Amino acid sequence: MGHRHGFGPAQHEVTSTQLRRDRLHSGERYRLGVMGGTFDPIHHGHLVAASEVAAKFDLDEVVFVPTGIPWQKANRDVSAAEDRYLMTVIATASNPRFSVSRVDIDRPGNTYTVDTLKDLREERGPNTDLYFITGADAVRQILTWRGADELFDLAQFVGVTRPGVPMTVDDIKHLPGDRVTLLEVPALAISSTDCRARVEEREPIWYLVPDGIVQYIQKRGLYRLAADPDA
Ligand SMILES: Nc1ncnc2c1ncn2[C@@H]1O[C@H](COP(=O)(O)OP(=O)(O)OP(=O)(O)O)[C@@H](O)[C@H]1O
Ligand SMILES: O=C(O)c1ccc[n+]([C@@H]2O[C@H](COP(=O)([O-])O)[C@@H](O)[C@H]2O)c1
Repeated sequence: MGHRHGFGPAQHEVTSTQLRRDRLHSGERYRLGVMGGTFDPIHHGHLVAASEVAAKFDLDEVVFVPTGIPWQKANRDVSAAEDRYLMTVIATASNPRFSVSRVDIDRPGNTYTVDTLKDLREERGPNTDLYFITGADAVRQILTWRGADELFDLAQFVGVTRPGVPMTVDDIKHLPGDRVTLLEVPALAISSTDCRARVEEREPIWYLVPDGIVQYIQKRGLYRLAADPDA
């Protein structure tokens, strides 16, 4: 492994495209983290999870992929894909190794991770290894995902711990051990559900989400009840 850079924002001026080119030219494999989510809204739990996995797995880049139509959330309202996409761009903009992909929101129909991974493989080429980052709640459900038998050939799966979702290796013993890793990340008891409820109740979400996301939600009037006079 060659020289590695820090992963925090504003530590260096190189772009992820340059890093990618350098690594591919040196014949090394490019390590791409894939953080899929509905991001309604994106919050610091997502960002910390991505940053921790990136550091532990020595990733070159993490691409955030907002879902188009999250079929397992069909029983509830989900904000417009463009709002969720823009919030994801705003939240990740300051980190040179974070990027955002439209593959899921531009593909018609329900979003399936098997399609996400195939699209990214095609886009990034054969020298790229994919690491799909997911929370403990989601990792337990992977076998209910479409094309589950193909998923582990396409990517390594990293399940991050999440407050309120106790998880041990026993919980993933039904999954292929060499393709799924559990990682403990600093516990942030934040969920998008809670952020939406707070906005609806006019409670603060400062510091649960990046500042730009607070402002974007306010500007677009997201998560307010239609009956709210200021909505
Ligand atoms: N606080 C957190 N810590 C670790 N992982 C998280 C956290 N919040 C979400 N994740 C993981 O990030 C991925 C995308 O999450 P998602 O966009 O559904 O957010 P969410 O907070 O779980 O949303 P909602 O409350 O609306 O279901 C999922 O794999 C989820 O498990
Ligand atoms: O492929 C599937 O069938 C599938 C089912 C549920 C969730 N996922 C993916 O898991 C990620 C987190 O989903 P969510 O709904 O918790 O935001 C996101 O990338 C989804 O597309 C994928």
